[in-house]
Amino acid sequence: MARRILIIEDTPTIAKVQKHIAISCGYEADIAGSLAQAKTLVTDHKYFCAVVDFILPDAPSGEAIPFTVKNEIPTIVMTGNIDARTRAAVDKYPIIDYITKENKQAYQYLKNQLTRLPRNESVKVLVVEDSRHSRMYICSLLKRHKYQILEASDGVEGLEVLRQNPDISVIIVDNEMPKMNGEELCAEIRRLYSNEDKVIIGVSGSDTPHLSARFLKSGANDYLRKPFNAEEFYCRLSLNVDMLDHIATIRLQANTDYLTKLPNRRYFFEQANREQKLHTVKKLKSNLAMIDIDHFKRINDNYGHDVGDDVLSSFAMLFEKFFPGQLAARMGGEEFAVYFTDNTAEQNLEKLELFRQYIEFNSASFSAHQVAFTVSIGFISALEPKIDELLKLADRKLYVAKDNGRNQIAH
Ligand SMILES: Nc1nc2c(ncn2[C@@H]2O[C@H](COP(=O)(O)OP(=O)(O)OP(=O)(O)O)[C@@H](O)[C@H]2O)c(=O)[nH]1
Repeated sequence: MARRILIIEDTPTIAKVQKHIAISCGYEADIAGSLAQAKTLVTDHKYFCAVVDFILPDAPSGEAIPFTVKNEIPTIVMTGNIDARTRAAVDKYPIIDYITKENKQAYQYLKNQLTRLPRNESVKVLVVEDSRHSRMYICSLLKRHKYQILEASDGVEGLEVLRQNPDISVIIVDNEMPKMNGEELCAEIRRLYSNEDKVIIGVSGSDTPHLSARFLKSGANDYLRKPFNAEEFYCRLSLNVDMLDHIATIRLQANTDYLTKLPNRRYFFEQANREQKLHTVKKLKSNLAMIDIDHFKRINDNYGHDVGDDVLSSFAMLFEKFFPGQLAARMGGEEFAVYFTDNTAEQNLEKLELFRQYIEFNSASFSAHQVAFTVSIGFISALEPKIDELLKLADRKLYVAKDNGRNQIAH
C-alpha cells in the first residue's frame, strides 16, 4: 500500500504542484486547504508525513505545525520566507525540515526529502556514544527522519554491534569514549569495512585543534562539532547516505547486463571466483553450466533485432525461477552461465534438463511474435580451482551439444 502524505496548503496551484511531486515519489496525497480541513483528514487517515504551509487562513502563525507534530506526523514546513520570527517559531518544533518557497530549488528539495524519508526506513545507523544524554539526542534526531537505530556506549560494544549487523550503513562515532576513542574506532572500522559500504561521521565536543582532520584521516567521511545544530546534522547525514546510494547504483550498473538485467560477465567472474575459493578449500567439485540459445542469429535475421532482444529478456527472466539462489549471468550475446553454489551434479543436471524441456515446449509463448527456440547446454562438475578453466571445460561440452544436433545437454 502506498504511503500517504498530508499537504496543508491554501494556495491551490502550490498544493497541486506538491501533490504532483508526492505522487511522483510514490505517495498517495490528500490536500487540506486549512487547518480545520487537516483536522478532519487526520481523524480518517494515517499519514506517513505532512507538508505544512506556515501561514494558513485559520492558522496565520504556524499553528498547523504543533498540530501535525502532536499527531506524530513527521512534518516538512513550507514558508514564504524565513525571517527571524518564522525561524524561531519553526525551531521550536521537532520537524523534519523547513523549505522556503522563494528558493528556486524549493520543489526539487521537497522531492529529495520525500524520496529520502521512505528510503531512510531501511538505512541502519549505529550511534557509538558513551554519554547517554548525547546518545539519546542523536537517536531522537535519527528517529524523526525514520532511520533504523542501533546504539553502543563504547567502541568495543560498537564493533560487536557492527559484527552482528553487517548491513549497518552509517556509524556516528563520538571521540571522547572509554576503552577506545573515536579516532581509534574509526581506524578499526576502516580496517574491516570500506568507505564504499559504510559512512562514518565523527562527533566531538573537544576543542583539540585538528581533531576534525585527524578523524577524517582515520577514515571518517565527515565530522560534527558538538553541540551541533539539527539542521546541519541532517544535511550532512543525508548527503553521506545519498553518496552511499550513488555508489550502490553505480556498482549495480557496473555488474548488471543492460538488456536482461541479469548479472553480467564481470560480476559472474568476481562472485564465482569467491565461491571457487571456498569450494577449493573444502575440496568440493564445482558445478557449472553454459547455456546457449540455438540458431539465435536466425531469430534476428527472420524477425529483427528488437524481437531478438525481447526473446533474450524473456529468456533471462526464467533463470530466477529455475535456478533460485544460484549464480546466473549473461556472459555475452545469447550465451548464459549458471554457477551452482549447492546441490550434487545429478541434482543440477536434473534442473538443467527440466529447464531445457521447458524452453523446448514453451519458448513460443515468450515473445509477442511466438518465436520458438531451443537451447544447448554444456555442463561440467570438476575439482578445478580456476574459474576460467572451468568455463573452458563447460564451453567444450557446449560445443559437443551443438555438434550432436543442439537442444540437449552434454556433460
Ligand atoms: N538481438 C540481439 N542479438 C544479439 C545480441 N547479442 C548478440 N546477438 C546476436 O546473436 C547472434 C549469435 O549468433 P551465432 O554466434 O552465429 O550463434 P547462433 O546463431 O545462436 O548459432 P548456434 O549458437 O551455433 O546455435 C549474432 O547474430 C549476434 O548478432 C543482442 O544483445 N541482441
